[in-house]
Amino acid sequence: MSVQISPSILSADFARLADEARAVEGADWLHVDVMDNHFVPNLTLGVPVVEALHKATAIPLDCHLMIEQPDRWAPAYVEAGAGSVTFHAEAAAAPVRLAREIRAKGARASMALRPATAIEPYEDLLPELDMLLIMTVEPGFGGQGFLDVMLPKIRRTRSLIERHGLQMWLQVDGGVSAETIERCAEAGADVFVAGSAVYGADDPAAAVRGLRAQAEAACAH
Ligand SMILES: O=C(CO)[C@H](O)[C@H](O)COP(=O)(O)O
Ligand SMILES: [Fe+2]
Repeated sequence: MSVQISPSILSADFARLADEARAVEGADWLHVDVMDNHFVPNLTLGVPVVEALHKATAIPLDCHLMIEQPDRWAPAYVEAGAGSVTFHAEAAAAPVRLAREIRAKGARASMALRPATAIEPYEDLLPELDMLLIMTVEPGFGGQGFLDVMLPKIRRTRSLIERHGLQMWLQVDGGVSAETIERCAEAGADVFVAGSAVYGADDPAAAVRGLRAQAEAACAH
């Protein structure tokens, strides 16, 4: 699967979201961090903002739900226009049923793991998913340092995907930058979320191009 770069609008100017989406033209997806102040200690945005963003940009929206009760709320994000919807394994009551519902409604189904959550208990669920997200920071805030202790989990997950012969994305989120993206790609990730490394740059579109070049070179090894 080819490299996908998904800039996170968590690090963008929330008063100018449509302009900020246009500022990363050339990105594959736009990562939208939904936080409910319960699953994580931060509050961001919800369904109406996703709906508005969907109308304002042609870039597919990659919604990362850091919320409790995703079984109840995730389908609304598909209806709002999300291209992919990621729920957290730690929060989902019935992950297989939820993944099937997201797919049936027409979006990619994805499941995220916090840093302390192992992949192995979820091995049998992988065929139900289009993407697995490995958090490389504790979810809740942008601009944190990359947890390089997550690299073995990325490698183990890539091995499981290959062992099962699955076509699915492996996304990394948190602290992904020019300094860390190559290690993520070498470990087996192919979808890269970057917030501060893109929106903190003078030229966000150039930052996307730079990250893509680095990831493609490292993936080819
Ligand atoms: O899910 C997230 C935090 O919970 C964000 O997507 C992530 O932190 C992106 O920001 P940065 O690249 O600055 O780490
Ligand atoms: Fe995220």
